[in-house]
Amino acid sequence: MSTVWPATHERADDGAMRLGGIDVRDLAREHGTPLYVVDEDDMRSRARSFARHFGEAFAAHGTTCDVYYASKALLSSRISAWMHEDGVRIDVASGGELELALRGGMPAAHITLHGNNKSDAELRRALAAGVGHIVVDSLTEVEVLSALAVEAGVVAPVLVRVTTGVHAGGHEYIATSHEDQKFGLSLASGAALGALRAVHEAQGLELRGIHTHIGSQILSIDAFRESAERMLGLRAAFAAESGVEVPEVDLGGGYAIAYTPEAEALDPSVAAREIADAVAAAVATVGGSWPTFSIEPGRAIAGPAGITLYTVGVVKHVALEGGGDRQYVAVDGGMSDNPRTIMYGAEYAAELADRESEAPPVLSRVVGKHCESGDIVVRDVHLPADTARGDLLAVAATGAYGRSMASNYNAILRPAVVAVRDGSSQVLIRRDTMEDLLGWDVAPD
Ligand SMILES: Cc1ncc(COP(=O)(O)O)c(C=O)c1O
Ligand SMILES: N[C@@H](CCCC[NH3+])C(=O)O
Repeated sequence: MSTVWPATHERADDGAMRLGGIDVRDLAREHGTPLYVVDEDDMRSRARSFARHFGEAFAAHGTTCDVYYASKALLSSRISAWMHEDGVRIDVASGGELELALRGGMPAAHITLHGNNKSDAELRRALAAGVGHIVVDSLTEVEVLSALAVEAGVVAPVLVRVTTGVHAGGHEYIATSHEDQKFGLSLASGAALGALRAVHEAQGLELRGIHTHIGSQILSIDAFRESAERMLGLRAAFAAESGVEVPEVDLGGGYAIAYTPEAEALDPSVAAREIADAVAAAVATVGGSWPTFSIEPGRAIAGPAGITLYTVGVVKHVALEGGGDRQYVAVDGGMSDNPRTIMYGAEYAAELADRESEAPPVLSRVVGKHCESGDIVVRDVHLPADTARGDLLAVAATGAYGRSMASNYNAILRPAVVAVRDGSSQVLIRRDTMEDLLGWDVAPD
């Protein structure tokens, strides 16, 4: 069984859940619900653990492995500052993420910019800021970036995004290295090699290396091994024709976390050692010099460190066709703060948070308050039969891709994100207000 709750999760004597030394009832009173709560020590120790384990495992082979936090999982300027303090860099996938990372004091040289369709403005801003890497995703982008770099009088450090063809990850929408999708340049078709040539020859671009990201929620080390081998093969093929061994290889993110107690997580210390050993074997087979490496975990840093706290509203019992019934527990949020259940069929664990109950656990479904029957937060979970209006409910492992994918569907206000640590809480992202909502609207004259 995996632990799905953040490291400082505990139950007080009266049964209430506590996180970061704070009673969740106090968090709900002070900040309102729904509320994303991040266990700061947990998130930061996960970041440091990736940096240490991957650093040490690759150092054992005489090279380096930098860790970039995939900020699409959850970003605020303070999180950027945490990552910098903890020795982790950041990858961003838009101009907005870039601004937040910079605002938190992440050195531009420690930022990688991704995206399959970056705008000229985003590329110009990245060049002006002096980001450490821009990952080109198409030949069009090679041309555009080259022109913009020449215009700005700078040299852009470039990685080429490669589609290795390794199938990994869960849902189709989170797998990213099969051929038939929008990201990257295909290794199999020769497009990746062509892009390496194009970058190498382009003015204003410095070819630093190759990048791949094979998907998310990956448990199989074999998938990472296979992708590393294919990437090193591509590097060798380019070296054979050009005489240039690109110095850097970025293997992307995708380290699985456990969303439910039955699920497994990938242990970073095991992953680090096994991936480093696999890379060593591949370098030995292919020959040539060692590149430096980087990885980009997102979910594995933020996900398990966060929970969502909801207030229960309506509880209904609905008869099931085959007999029995299901308890529907409607909470004050839903698909607007967690679209992952409806998008990917994601599974979650949930518990009553304001108290523990002696009542028997019954088959339940946690639903939101949106006008949508698919508005499900937790499809199947056992909750006490006395779950009632006013109770607090906590959903585990929502630190990643919750707030960052939240929407204002049904003109709902997106919840705040607060960090808890040593008995105090700090707002990282404030809750939307009705003034925000009315402010976005252009009222009739
Ligand atoms: C390029 C890139 N790097 C890193 C990540 C992070 O993935 P995960 O959160 O699964 O580690 C993603 C998102 O899937 C990505 O697209
Ligand atoms: N947002 C996705 C993962 C990101 C995929 C990006 N390549 C999730 O919640 O699982």
